[in-house]
Formats: sequence, structure tokens, C-alpha cells
Amino acid sequence: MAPLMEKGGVYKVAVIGSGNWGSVATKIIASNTIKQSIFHDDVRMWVFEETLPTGEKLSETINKNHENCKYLPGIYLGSNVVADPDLENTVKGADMLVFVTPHSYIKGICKRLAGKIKPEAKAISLIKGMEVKKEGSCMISKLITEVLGINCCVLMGANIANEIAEEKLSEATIGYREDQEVANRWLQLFATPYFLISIVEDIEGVELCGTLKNVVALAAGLVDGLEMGHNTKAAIMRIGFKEMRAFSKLLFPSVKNSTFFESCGVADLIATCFGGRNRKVAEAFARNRGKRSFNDLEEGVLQGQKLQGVLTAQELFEVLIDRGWEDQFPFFITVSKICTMQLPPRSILQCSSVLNSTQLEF
Ligand SMILES: NC(=O)C1=CN([C@@H]2O[C@H](COP(=O)(O)OP(=O)(O)OC[C@H]3O[C@@H](n4cnc5c(N)ncnc54)[C@H](O)[C@@H]3O)[C@@H](O)[C@H]2O)C=CC1
Ligand SMILES: O=C(CO)COP(=O)(O)O
Repeated sequence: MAPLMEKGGVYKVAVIGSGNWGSVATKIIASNTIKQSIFHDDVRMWVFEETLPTGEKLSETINKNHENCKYLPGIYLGSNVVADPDLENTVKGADMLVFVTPHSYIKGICKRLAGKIKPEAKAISLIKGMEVKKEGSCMISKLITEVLGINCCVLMGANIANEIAEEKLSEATIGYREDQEVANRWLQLFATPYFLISIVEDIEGVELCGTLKNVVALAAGLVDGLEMGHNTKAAIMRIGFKEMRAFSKLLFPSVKNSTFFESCGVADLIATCFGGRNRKVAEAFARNRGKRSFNDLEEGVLQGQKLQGVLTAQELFEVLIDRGWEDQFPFFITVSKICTMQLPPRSILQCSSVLNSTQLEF
């Protein structure tokens, strides 16, 4: 296999995205590039530019204070992080591209980048979501590969960004297809003593775990908002986990059972159902008895950060209907109908008994 770069070369890293996780990922990467001679010290981070209430531009304050005061306040990113509002300039000459934006924006970003990146560049997606097209569903890593023509791995896991920002111990999973050498290079870029990473050859399994757990987290938040207690929440998580696995294996028969027991699987499900933003906004939704929409609550509760689960639930609904699988996934169907206010939050409790009675095995 050809080496990723000539020996003695320096890999230049660019991060596309600078939200909550994007900023933490950049901090981790910047702490590693400065220590390891195979990487170029500077890490360029694309900022979707915005003007702060002070009148300053977000990218300018990041470069001045080495802190993302909007999406990750109080955390030093590293003096080798360069915030850049110019997308094309951010990726210029980069050998390693880290994609970490809300999934709804990624297609537009990739289209803008087509033909502007090094042909031999490698990518990794930290994005938890999928794209639904007329021809069927498409994982984000595949979309990146298709539009940019480059290899793309994924990194998913129980990774509540604010906790990793404080360097509290966490694990993550890198998923790859065929080229383990590339996956190892990504591990070198991300691993730290507080961020422990395993590698699995099951890119779809890893990415679907990261994507689908956001829908289960919404259900967990609904249960919290309905004040149903720990047993009900555990039941909802178990049923959701079962549908995650069944759906993943129906969509990609190559998905491995073992992937669900990596950090990207059961661990991320637990972390997100207890500490994530999807859970938080869904709890507020249930407390408001479904009278305020998710969009409305997202704006107020997250202040610029974005939910992935609601859009994913809708995308999942489309796939299930399109494939005629709706009867096999009552939990996913119910969550999506609650999100669009076709069903009240309490229906989450009814759908679990339906599923238990069907006893579907996958
Ligand atoms: N925050 C977390 O704890 C974790 C997040 N993730 C995943 O990382 C991905 C990115 O999430 P975060 O970094 O947390 O972002 P975020 O939700 O904190 O922030 C939203 C980001 O979207 C940007 N944005 C707004 N409008 C835009 C537009 N029109 N075009 C492009 N960008 C726009 C904002 O500038 C901001 O950077 C998501 O897929 C999420 O599921 C994964 C693990 C942990
Ligand atoms: O993916 C996450 C943790 O691994 C974060 O989930 P939320 O987007 O629900 O905060």
C-alpha cells in the first residue's frame, strides 16, 4: 500500500466546523500536532462566521483569545489553532480533513470544496447524522467520499464535548473501510491519555450507532419530561437500542454485532440519553406537553447549537416508509411522529408495549 505521504513529510490538518464538538476536537488535535513531528503544528479551523453581540466577528475573537466564546466558552484551544471564515482557504494544502458540522450543512460544504482539495487528502467525519436521497439513505462518510473523491473514516463515541474539553476520561471508536493505515493515522491525531480510541473495520456500523442514538436520546428526554423514572427510561433505551441494531443490519448486512458494544454503541447511547442536548430539548418538549415545537425550543435551550435527532428521526421515517419497514420499527416511527407533533409525547410509552409484544429478533 502506498504511504500516505513521503517519509519525513508533514501532514497539514484542517477542521471543517467550529461548534461545541468541533472546537473540542480542534483543541485535542492542536495539542497533538504540536507534540508530533509528523504533523504540521498549525491547525486551521473553518468558522461559519457570525457577529457577536459585542459587534466582533467570531473568528477574530477566536484568533485573539484562543477561545471560542460562543460554542465553547472558558476553554483554551491552543495558540496553534487558526480560525478561518474562508472555507476554501481553510482546506488549502491540507492532507487531513476533519468534518464536524451539523449534518444538514455537510452536502453544501462538500459541493463548495469539490475540486479545491488535495486529491490525495484523507477525511474523517465526526458528524452524527445521515442524508436521505430519492435513491435511498446515504451515510455522511459516503457523501464526503462521493462528492470529494477521497477516503473517509468516521469517529464516534460517548463524547459529550464539554466533558472532554475539561479532559475528563472518554473513549471513542474510529470506523474504517479496508485501509487500516489511514485509520491508524487518525488515531495518532486524536488519541490522548484522556481520549482513548479503538479502531474497527465497520464504518457503517460505527456511523449508524452515532446517528441513530440521537433518536433514542429524544425518547429518553421525553420520558424524563413525563417524569416516568429510571425503569421506564431503561426500557425505552433498551427498545431503542434493539431498533438501532435491527435497522443498521437491515440497511447494511455487513454491520457487526460487536460494534454495538464499542464506545460508539452502547456507551454513546447511555451518555447521550443522560447528558446530551437531544435529551435536554426533548425533556423541555414533553414538559410543555408538546405545545412548543422542537425548532422553537432548540433556539431557546441551545442558543445556536444544533439538534441532530429531530431531523434524523424525520429522515429515518422516510427510509422506513420507503422500504416498507414501518411495522418493524414502531419505536422509531413513534419518535418521528412525536417530533412532528402528530402524536403526543405520552405515545412513547404505548409504542414500547407494542414492540415488546411483537418480540422481533434480529
Ligand atoms: N456537541 C457534542 O457533544 C457532540 C457533537 N457531535 C456531533 O458533531 C457535529 C457538530 O456538532 P457541534 O460541533 O456540537 O456543533 P453545534 O451544534 O455546537 O454548533 C452548530 C454549528 O453549526 C454552525 N452553523 C450554523 N449555521 C450554519 C450554516 N448555515 N452552515 C454551516 N454551519 C453552520 C455554527 O456556526 C456552529 O459551529 C454534529 O453532527 C453532532 O452530532 C458528536 C459528538 C459530541
Ligand atoms: O453525540 C453526543 C455525545 O456523544 C452529543 O449528543 P447531543 O447532540 O445530544 O448533545
